[in-house]
Amino acid sequence: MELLLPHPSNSTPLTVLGFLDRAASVYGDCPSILHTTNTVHTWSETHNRCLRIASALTSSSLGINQGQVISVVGPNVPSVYELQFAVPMSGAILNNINPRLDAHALSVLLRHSESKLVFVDPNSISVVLEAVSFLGQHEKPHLVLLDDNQEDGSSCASAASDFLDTYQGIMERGDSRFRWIRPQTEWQPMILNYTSGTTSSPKGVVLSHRAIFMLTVSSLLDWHFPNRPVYLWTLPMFHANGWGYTWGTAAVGATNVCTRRVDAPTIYDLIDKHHVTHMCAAPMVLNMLTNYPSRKPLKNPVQVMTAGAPPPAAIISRAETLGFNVGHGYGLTETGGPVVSCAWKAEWDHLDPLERARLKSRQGVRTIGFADVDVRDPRTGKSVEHDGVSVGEIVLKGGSVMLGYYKDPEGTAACMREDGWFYSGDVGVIHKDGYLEVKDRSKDVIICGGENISSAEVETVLYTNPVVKEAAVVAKPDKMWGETPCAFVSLKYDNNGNGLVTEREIREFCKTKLPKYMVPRKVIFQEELPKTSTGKIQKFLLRQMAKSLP
Ligand SMILES: Nc1ncnc2c1ncn2[C@@H]1O[C@H](COP(=O)(O)OP(=O)(O)OP(=O)(O)O)[C@@H](O)[C@H]1O
Repeated sequence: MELLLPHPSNSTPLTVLGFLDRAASVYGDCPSILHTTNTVHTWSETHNRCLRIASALTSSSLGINQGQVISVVGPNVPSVYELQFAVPMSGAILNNINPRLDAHALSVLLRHSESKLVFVDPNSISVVLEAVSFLGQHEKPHLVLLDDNQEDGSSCASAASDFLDTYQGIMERGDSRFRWIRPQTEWQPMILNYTSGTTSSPKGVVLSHRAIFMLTVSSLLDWHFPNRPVYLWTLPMFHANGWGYTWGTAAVGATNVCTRRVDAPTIYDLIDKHHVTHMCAAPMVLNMLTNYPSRKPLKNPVQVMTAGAPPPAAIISRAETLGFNVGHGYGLTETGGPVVSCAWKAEWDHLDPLERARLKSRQGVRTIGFADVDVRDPRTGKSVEHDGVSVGEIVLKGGSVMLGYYKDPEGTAACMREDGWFYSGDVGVIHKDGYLEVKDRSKDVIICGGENISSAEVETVLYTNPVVKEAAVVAKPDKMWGETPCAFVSLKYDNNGNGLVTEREIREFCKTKLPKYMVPRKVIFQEELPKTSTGKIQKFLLRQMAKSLP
């Protein structure tokens, strides 16, 4: 048997880009993209349009070489969806950038990524132009204006001189007979994603064609994604490529419902209007939906995948009461998206709703295509007991782990260690049934008088208080205890606009549900907690505030 070696017939590099050719054959006449501006495309049109853009990118007039980075600054609009295919189909590396970054942060990413071309949404023109002006002596990228609202390409004439062309202009130059550029090996880089910057400056994560393929196929299987679902884009495509569903929806011929606005009335309206069946949403978006005063139970159940931050059981339970069927995944930009998920067991169906939500708030087990997950004691390096209480660092290994951080060999070596594991920087436990539960990010653990307090555990309790809208718990320096837990809370208001609870009542509430040392010593009320645009609470800001409290 040892003479049987790989052969070209069984070694085509894995890539998700081929999903689009197949979608054009199988689902050619079915809707691919709907947009609130009434744009409607079919899968054969989307295929055609992506090939035209990809071919134009390789033309001498744009001068993009294979392996160069092309950035996209825009919200969830049809052109941004198309670019998820078109850019890598041209052989370039796709870099989605959060349109809510300020000009300084944006210029740092453009310089670091050495982006050659930037696609810019009209709402981001001024911030991108300012960011480019900060590049100084550095080579400046060409700019192309996205024009989803004006398909005739006449948009934003005033900014025309700063732009090489419009998206529609490039489309017209392209050739739909273009043969897209297949990677020579599946290890070739396809994506450059910057992390959310929740704990430090964003890091440039490079993912190969293989990693994206493994992540996407695993996610489709894991969520039992059916053929031709109606998928609502509530999760930003720039956040780890919408956890792989940018390409996953092509695999199953889904209808992608795109929207710029992600607020509760828009989401409920689109669910109703387009008979949405699936969506992904960070826990904060789920929280917003469950707190919307005009919420009504859904007419038909909607499958919602939540990830990106710990979803408190109380939020899961409220969402399920409204008719959302919540799935829960865990992962990082460095793993391409969720690689662990709370695989549901039929025998849990009959438990009471709160117990179901508690089980579902655990992160779970590795997805089908991922190799392994473990929790290691940082002192001994050994796996912790599967007892639900022994805490350690979560380590991961599998095909969707990144190639490494761009231009950062030390950062890469620090998390992709010689023992063959990727170290996540998160702490967790493994329960008796083998299910992982994330307890905290290691940077967020509060050490009070030598006891480790999981901020997520205290937050989970705070969210069970019916008047709490949002909660985050951070360490406050303390002379006697080292650190003590300090809670930041935003409240739901009564009809007269009054918060319905006092600091003492919140502390008393926690005392009934937590050991004394975990009860927040201080509770600060805020109208809104500071968040990243991926919906994560910026605890480093809260820590600074807690530090400056008397
Ligand atoms: N289901 C989940 N439960 C708990 N935490 C989660 C879950 N999913 C993701 N996370 C958290 O999100 C982190 C990954 O987030 P992401 O890659 O977007 O960047 P970030 O960590 O927020 O930003 P940065 O690394 O720049 O600080 C994980 O390490 C984990 O702390």
